[in-house]
Amino acid sequence: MIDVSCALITGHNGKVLVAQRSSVMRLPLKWEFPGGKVEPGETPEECLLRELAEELGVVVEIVKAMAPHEHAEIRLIPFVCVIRLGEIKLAEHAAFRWLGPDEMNTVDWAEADIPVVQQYLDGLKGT
Ligand SMILES: Nc1nc2c([nH]c(=O)n2[C@H]2C[C@H](O)[C@@H](COP(=O)(O)OP(=O)(O)OP(=O)(O)O)O2)c(=O)[nH]1
Repeated sequence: MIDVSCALITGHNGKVLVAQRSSVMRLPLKWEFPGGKVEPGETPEECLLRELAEELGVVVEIVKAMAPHEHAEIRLIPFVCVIRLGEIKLAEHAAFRWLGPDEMNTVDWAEADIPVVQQYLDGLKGT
């Protein structure tokens, strides 16, 4: 099983940042929550901070851990985050968008992310 940390970065009136994988990445042009593989000796949280600095050029604060989801060989470990420092500059992704809850279904998600999107939307209903 490969652990992959990913971020639901919230901001802009409760919207969430989603990023599109580039045409040269695996899962080309699919939309995902930014993040990446947890490296040996690293916690999922440390991984997330590293990946978001590398991929987006921002420092985030982790607000909350969500439940992990397994899909094929990937265990996706999602965290709700907010940006504390920097502005989004894409190093690897093709594009990013801020999506409100009612817009979450408008992008072509990587399959592993669909339960994470659902979990996020379910959590909003409870608040
Ligand atoms: N980061 C991220 N990866 C995801 C998501 N959903 C999903 O299926 N994946 C898959 C795509 C990749 O096979 C794997 C993460 O690899 P990656 O390419 O984004 O991360 P990385 O920078 O650590 O990878 P690498 O190039 O160093 O091998 O998980 C998601 O929401 N976020």
